[in-house]
Amino acid sequence: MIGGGRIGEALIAGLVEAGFAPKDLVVAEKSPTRAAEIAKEFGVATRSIADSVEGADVIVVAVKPSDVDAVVTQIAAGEIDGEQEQIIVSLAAGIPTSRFEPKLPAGMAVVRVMPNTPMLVGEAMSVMSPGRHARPEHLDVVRKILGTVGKVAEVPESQIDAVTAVSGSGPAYFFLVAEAMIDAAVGLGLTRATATELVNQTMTGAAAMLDRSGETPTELRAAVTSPGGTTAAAVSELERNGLRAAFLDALDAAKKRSVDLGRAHE
Ligand SMILES: NC(=O)C1=CN([C@@H]2O[C@H](COP(=O)(O)OP(=O)(O)OC[C@H]3O[C@@H](n4cnc5c(N)ncnc54)[C@H](O)[C@@H]3O)[C@@H](O)[C@H]2O)C=CC1
Ligand SMILES: O=C(O)[C@@H]1CCC=N1
Repeated sequence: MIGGGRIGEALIAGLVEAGFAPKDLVVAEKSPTRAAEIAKEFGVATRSIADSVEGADVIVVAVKPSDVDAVVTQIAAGEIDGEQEQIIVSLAAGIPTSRFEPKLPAGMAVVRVMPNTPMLVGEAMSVMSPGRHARPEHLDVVRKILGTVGKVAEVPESQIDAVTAVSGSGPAYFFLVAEAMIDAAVGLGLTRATATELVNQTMTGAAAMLDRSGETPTELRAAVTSPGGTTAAAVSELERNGLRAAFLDALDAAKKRSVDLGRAHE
């Protein structure tokens, strides 16, 4: 694992929680303080990039998009070998697999993945796209690893910027809605503690219904909305204030930003 920041930590935490042996995980993290925190928390070894990549089955790149090029150069300078079937998994938003491939040994498999932070609790939505040398058996390995920390889907790389806007950034939209509901509840006179408890459990319960009821969001919403009732009054205000348009614009902006991140760091 190269980069032990928020998403790197989430994957390590998820893998350890899922029963991966810490001795099979090695982290290369630039910040010594951060490296020490990760080593202490999860009992994993921390090494330089060169030492981490040698003999690794899977090399996960979990640094910011702007740091990817420097990291790939360091990986390429290490003891890696396309014939060992080592797999590079990039979690970096926006960076295409074609930016990795020319710098690596010929034929080395690169898989681009967009995960999300619910990985921390084993509920990730991870979406993978194969680079030009990634074969089904490489994808099976990546699917197996990511499958220990949540659900895994596959799309062609042409769709992964859209995926980034939906499931990669998606948890933040959800938390923002929770924050907004809590603030509104405080505005109605509830204490912040009560408001937070009510909103958190409402979100948790609603998410469980999405997961388990087999019904669509539209059906579930209809079941809460009594004719002429309170929900209809609230939903009509959300629509009047442009909730749908806001999401259209927001996801479009996230997708464009993902494309731009790839271009900005060329
Ligand atoms: N945070 C999220 O929800 C998601 C993030 N991502 C992607 O994951 C990547 C990492 O994001 P975050 O974890 O949020 O960022 P972060 O800034 O928390 O973590 C990046 C880590 O990489 C380390 N680093 C930088 N250069 C390094 C180098 N040369 N060698 C070793 N370590 C190095 C930094 O010290 C830092 O700890 C980004 O590319 C982002 O697009 C993808 C999906 C979701
Ligand atoms: O905000 C970002 O750029 C990253 C990618 C998806 C979620 N976090």
